[in-house]
Amino acid sequence: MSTAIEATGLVKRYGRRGAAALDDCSFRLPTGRISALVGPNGAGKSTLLAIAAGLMRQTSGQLEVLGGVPGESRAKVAYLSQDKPLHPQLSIADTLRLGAELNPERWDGAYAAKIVEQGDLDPKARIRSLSGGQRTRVALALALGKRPELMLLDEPMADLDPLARHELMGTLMADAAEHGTTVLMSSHIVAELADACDHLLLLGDGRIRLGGGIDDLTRAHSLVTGRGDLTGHTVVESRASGRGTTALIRHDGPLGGDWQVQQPSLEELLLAHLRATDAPALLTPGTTARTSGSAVSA
Ligand SMILES: Nc1ncnc2c1ncn2[C@@H]1O[C@H](COP(=O)(O)OP(=O)(O)OP(=O)(O)O)[C@@H](O)[C@H]1O
Repeated sequence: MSTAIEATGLVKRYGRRGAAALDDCSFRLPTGRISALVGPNGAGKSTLLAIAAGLMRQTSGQLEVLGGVPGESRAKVAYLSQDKPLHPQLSIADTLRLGAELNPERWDGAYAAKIVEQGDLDPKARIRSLSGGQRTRVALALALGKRPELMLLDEPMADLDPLARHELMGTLMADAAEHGTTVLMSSHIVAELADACDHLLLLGDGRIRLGGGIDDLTRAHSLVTGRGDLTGHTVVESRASGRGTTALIRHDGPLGGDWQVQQPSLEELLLAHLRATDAPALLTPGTTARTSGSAVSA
């Protein structure tokens, strides 16, 4: 399977003495995945997306996007930043016309217009008169109208109402399924991610903590409740409960003792890893970066 994004030892510091916003990140995101980029506030998600979009350079390490340096394939990449910058003076129709002019080879005007129409927006309305959620819809119409191969979305749904979120996520997923678009999308809304995404990148303190297919990652963990010795297994998080101990583990061989075992949900997996900040990282096969020097350097 080909690679959409590959990071090798990626480091980003803001300022000479700043702490690392990204600290030795190495991972591979295969093409065609809809990947959730998750992590606590300040984990480095926006920084990673901005570097991948070619808007910021890393301090050291390598990042390859669609087989080249970030920014090289800008025509095939759509990036939606958290603040979704649009020209306030322009009308929606003018904004979409600008999208057509900036993307002459790829622009799908009918598709962009349909996304706007679904939000009952008047194409003549000026951007400055729109609500935050309505602006998000126009920004997503611009991004999707470009028919990108890779979408980098920084909390795209944060200010949408539940219906609009559901509808636009559906549009995004259908588009990705039909065209094989790769999506890397940051969000704090786990329910939204569980429905839409098939892949996960969990960042904590600038480091990759989990990477891989969501099914593979949940299958690699067990939520166990009971009594017994967990020595020899990787215990991500453990706490006393009414029935002994409840722990999220990665088991290595059979469990000794009396345990009830179940596969964790995505939410249980994420919450445990977010709380247990020093749990060992896990990248599933296919999502580890190549260690050879073939990645494109910064
Ligand atoms: N322009 C900047 N100058 C200095 N430090 C910055 C800058 N942008 C981000 N940082 C720092 O880099 C770290 C990572 O920030 P980033 O915005 O990438 O995190 P995030 O995971 O997107 O957070 P959130 O979930 O709150 O959006 C934080 O410690 C932040 O303070």
